Amino acid sequence: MQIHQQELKDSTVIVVFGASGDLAKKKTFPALFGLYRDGFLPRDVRIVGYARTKMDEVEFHKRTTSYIKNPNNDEAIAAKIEEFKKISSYVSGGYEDDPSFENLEKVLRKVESETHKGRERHRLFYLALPPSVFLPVAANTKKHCYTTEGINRIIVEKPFGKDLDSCRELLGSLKQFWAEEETFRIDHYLGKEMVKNMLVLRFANVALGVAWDKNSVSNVQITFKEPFGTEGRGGYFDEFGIIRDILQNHLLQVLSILTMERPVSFSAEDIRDEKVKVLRAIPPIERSDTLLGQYVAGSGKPGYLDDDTVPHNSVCPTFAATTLHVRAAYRSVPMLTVPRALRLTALNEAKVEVRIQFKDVTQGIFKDISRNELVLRIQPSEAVYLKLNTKAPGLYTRALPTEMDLTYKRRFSEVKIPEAYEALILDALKGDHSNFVRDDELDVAWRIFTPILHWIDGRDGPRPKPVPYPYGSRGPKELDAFIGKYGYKRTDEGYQWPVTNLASL
Ligand SMILES: NC(=O)C1=CN([C@@H]2O[C@H](COP(=O)(O)OP(=O)(O)OC[C@H]3O[C@@H](n4cnc5c(N)ncnc54)[C@H](OP(=O)(O)O)[C@@H]3O)[C@@H](O)[C@H]2O)C=CC1
Ligand SMILES: O=C1O[C@H](COP(=O)(O)O)[C@@H](O)[C@H](O)[C@H]1O
Repeated sequence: MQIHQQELKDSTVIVVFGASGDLAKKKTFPALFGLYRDGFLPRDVRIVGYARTKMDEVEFHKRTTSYIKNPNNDEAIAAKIEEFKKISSYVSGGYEDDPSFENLEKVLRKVESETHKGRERHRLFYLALPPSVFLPVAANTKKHCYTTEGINRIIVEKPFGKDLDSCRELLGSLKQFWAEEETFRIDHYLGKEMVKNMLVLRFANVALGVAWDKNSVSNVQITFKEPFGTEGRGGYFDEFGIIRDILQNHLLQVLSILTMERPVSFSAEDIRDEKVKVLRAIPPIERSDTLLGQYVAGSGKPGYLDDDTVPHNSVCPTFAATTLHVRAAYRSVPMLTVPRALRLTALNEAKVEVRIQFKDVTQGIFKDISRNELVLRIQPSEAVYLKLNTKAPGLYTRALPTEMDLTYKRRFSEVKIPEAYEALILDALKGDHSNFVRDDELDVAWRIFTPILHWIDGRDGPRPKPVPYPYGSRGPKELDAFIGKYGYKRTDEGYQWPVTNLASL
């Protein structure tokens, strides 16, 4: 087995940079705990948090365990949390200076000499940091903390640049220090259960596979909705914007898995080769295929421009609907899909789903009936449901829209669905790159989005003005007409489709 595919089964230190931050608190440490609790972390693992903030270990443990769920005060979980605290420690230091990293190296050696005596010593570095410090931390880690006694890996969070050129520059600089096989670029959507299910649904089911092409599919929508606004996070949001935050990475990853050809095998490189191929078949997004919106006050909540952290005249979109045309001419059965990828803030619900709408039945007595739709609900509450027509029970023959419903909470009620970050950290420990983003995937992803981003940034002339939509609404009133342009037909308004809010299940 090659070294970069080796599973780190013991003697590993996991270093979390940015340990004082939001991601570390909400996702990284809870995921590490979940893996620890279920016995998936390496034997004798040690976790070292690192950031500039000065705090003692009590404060550090308070932060890192504050998002770990134990709603019923289960004693076994409480005991595991105490154990988890004992294997985690904190070091404070800068991101740019040599002495801070020399000190970190000393701490790591001490931890290793206490726990990993006489064995190989592996290190996994997790950069839960803003992009402004990715490079110095990657460089200093390599210079001062790269072990020669085992395997080194580095996990990096998005955003990987702001456009094609800055991404190439960042990737090129990181490559000076870290080899591709040591680098794990996280897009946490690739760790979500339903996203991982897409390859299985597509390629392990003849019944679905045969209809997955341009002859049967009319259009595909990938939807991301959040029911809250920027609420104080406007500084960050206004700089990166909605497309860089969600569409260019998370939703494009979903799209590539949805439209790629069958890979030769489930190996990381075979999967990623196919993703790159299909992304290369997507031309840069046209301005005319874009609908931009910005929320205004509604439902008793302030508008985007009322947020003190947002510039008063900002035209940053908080809503974006874009259409990508997949021109897969290299395939024997080309697939032309028209996905609408959109991210909406301050809307009426939280939901991420893929909706594949099939074409009309064009002949015979049923030609005016509802279209089939296959919906993959990524969150909340994973589900796959197929909207189809059936004979209305009774003495008459009439087609009635209904659904075949695979709601995970009903069908797999005994199974714990892993958190995306749990799945991804475990993959990194195993050396499995399948669910991480390769450098050439990023390049082609930025090529698709850079022209409209430059337009939105005002690089080519005046910035486009987003259309308004009220906080808590479905989005701009122009949305239905926009979707309609690409063939989407809303079917049977009177029919009650499965509800999204399944909290009661
Ligand atoms: N939060 C989330 O839900 C998600 C975040 N991400 C990505 O993860 C990374 C970290 O995100 P998040 O935790 O939210 O970020 P934070 O803003 O919370 O930053 C993390 C830590 O980095 C340090 N830091 C913050 N700003 C700077 C700065 N300008 N210069 C140097 N150090 C700084 C701070 O630690 P200290 O001052 O103590 O050193 C902070 O606690 C980002 O790349 C983000 O895009 C990805 C998906 C989701
Ligand atoms: O990367 C990001 O994702 C989150 C949404 O992630 P989810 O797992 O809750 O769907 C988003 O809120 C954040 O702005 C963005 O940076």
